[in-house]
Amino acid sequence: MSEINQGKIEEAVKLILEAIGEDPEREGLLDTPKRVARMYTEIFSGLNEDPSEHFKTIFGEDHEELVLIKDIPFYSMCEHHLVPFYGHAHVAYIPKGGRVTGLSKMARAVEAVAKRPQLQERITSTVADSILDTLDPHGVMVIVEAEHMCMTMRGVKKPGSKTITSAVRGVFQTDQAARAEVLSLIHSS
Ligand SMILES: Nc1nc2c(ncn2[C@@H]2O[C@H](COP(=O)(O)OP(=O)(O)OP(=O)(O)O)[C@@H](O)[C@H]2O)c(=O)[nH]1
Ligand SMILES: [Zn+2]
Repeated sequence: MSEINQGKIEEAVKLILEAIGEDPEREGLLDTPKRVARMYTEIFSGLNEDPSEHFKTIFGEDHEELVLIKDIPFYSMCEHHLVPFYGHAHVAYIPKGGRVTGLSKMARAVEAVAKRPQLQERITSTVADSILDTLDPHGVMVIVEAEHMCMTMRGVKKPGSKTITSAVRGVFQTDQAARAEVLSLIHSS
């Protein structure tokens, strides 16, 4: 994975400012290209991160029951318009063979996947598949709820509309009661 080229971002931001008829040399905008370059380096840092790396922390704990980490906040950038979409992710899994990972690792994986130009569906399935591939659990369920600024501040302009996506793997695909348990726990306060 290549590192982020801050110089190129600076040049591009300067060009955009010129293209919209602004003066990139006016005082208020002088440092803007550098600031945006630093900001993009931060908000796209997930491009240089493999979410699966986080699941190397494994505790040999004999718990083959549901683990749910809910309401994990995230901010991402829609890859079509490069404006934010943001919301919460809920990650549930049923460990197998003592492969229980650290709770914070779920949030770290969400963060790594969100900090890229993204689609909500891809965040959802990438998180689910990285857990499935590394921990080989009985099942994984990831639900993401988000508001897309490309649907609120521009375009169709529907503030308050939410998109909900899910990725369901393993036993959750066939066990309706297990799925229902996750959904009711997510919606309980
Ligand atoms: N499936 C999916 N679509 C998304 C996501 N984020 C933004 N979009 C949609 O991507 C689509 C891009 O549509 P286009 O017709 O190519 O672009 P556009 O003319 O700017 O579309 P409008 O937003 O309808 O004005 C829009 O319908 C967005 O709502 C996402 O995470 N998942
Ligand atoms: Zn968009």
